[in-house]
Amino acid sequence: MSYKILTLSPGSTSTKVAVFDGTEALFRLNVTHPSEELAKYDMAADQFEYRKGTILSALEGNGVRLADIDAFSGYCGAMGPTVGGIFAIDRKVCDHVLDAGVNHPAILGAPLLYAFAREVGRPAYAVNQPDTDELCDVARITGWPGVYRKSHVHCLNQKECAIRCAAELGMGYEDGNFIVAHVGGGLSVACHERGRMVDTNDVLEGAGPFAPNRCGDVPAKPVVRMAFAEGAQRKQMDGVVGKTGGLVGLLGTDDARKILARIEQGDAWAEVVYDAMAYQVSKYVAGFAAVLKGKVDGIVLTGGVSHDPRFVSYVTERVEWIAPVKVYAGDFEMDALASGAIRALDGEEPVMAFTGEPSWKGFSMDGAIADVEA
Ligand SMILES: Nc1ncnc2c1ncn2[C@@H]1O[C@H](COP(=O)(O)OP(=O)(O)O)[C@@H](O)[C@H]1O
Ligand SMILES: CCCC(=O)OP(=O)(O)O
Repeated sequence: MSYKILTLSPGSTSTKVAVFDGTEALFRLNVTHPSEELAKYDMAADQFEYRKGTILSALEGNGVRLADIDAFSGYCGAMGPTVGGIFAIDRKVCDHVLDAGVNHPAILGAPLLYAFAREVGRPAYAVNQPDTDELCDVARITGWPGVYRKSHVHCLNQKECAIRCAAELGMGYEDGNFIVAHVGGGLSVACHERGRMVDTNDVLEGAGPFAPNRCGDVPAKPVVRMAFAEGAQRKQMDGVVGKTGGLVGLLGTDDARKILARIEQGDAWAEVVYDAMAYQVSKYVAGFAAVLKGKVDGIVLTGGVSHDPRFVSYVTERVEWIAPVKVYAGDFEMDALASGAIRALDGEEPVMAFTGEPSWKGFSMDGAIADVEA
């Protein structure tokens, strides 16, 4: 039987929505939200009605009724560390994500899908959610006692692209090592070792290369000084970490296409900033090659910015000595979500109940320092 699946990923700059009939997309939309529009909302949670309207317009515009949908499947942020796989979205998931203190639109994935699913009495699923945690122990340690690295990553697209790269190279995902850079509004570089994402930058907490709308790694001391300066505001500083840093802060937009147009017109500042993002991605990719002891089967560039030949060439020139570089521009989240829902409906993959219990709660060995955030 062929199911109709609605898939959803609320990103920082866009809402991706698609409806599938089996694995064939009936339509796919990537609605870009102007940053001036999103700036009207203080908190990501406040965008619920706005994003819901976007999705309902997409359905109406494509002649699909909610009642036609057999299952809802989405990218659901703020669930906390869990194993990978499929979770049923219920009230507990929604309460948890809205209460998690995360200010990213991905927190709306579960509440939006749950609202739609309840309206028509169908199931909703969270597939390979972005807090999926497969980190190895050494990747978690920082030099700041009590601060640990966490896994917030474009898990769904990261894994889907690594699986596609493995297939292109004639091997299984679990049989190879891959480094994937997803460069969208946020930016994750992850190290996939034989089917597990053993290391990644944390895309929400200010780590890794800077992104179109995030600051990434920064030297700690200037930030401490700023945080204690007169008039410093937590909200403004949090914003630079997750929303207004990176290209937005440096160039006033997170739209790489607009920046490329400025570079074309001779804007030298735009050029050095944009190239710096590619430079930092290259450094992360090469760093993960060391983690994998040089045994890298493939490097993948994906996400919206990987449509840009300038970005792709810059990174490729610096990392292709490590392994072949494959470019899967855009993302494959929608296909991965639809396939996950179909596996769930057919009983081919178990659907887990979300307990709210984190799969990583800190180190338990003698002398280990507790996580300040636990
Ligand atoms: N053809 C393109 N060339 C260059 N950049 C692009 C292109 N298409 C999209 N982008 C850039 O990709 C980024 C958004 O990527 P996307 O993966 O859609 O992000 P998100 O899911 O975080 O909203 C933006 O900076 C956008 O300008
Ligand atoms: C892991 C959180 C998802 C995320 O950062 O997505 P965007 O890059 O679309 O903002």
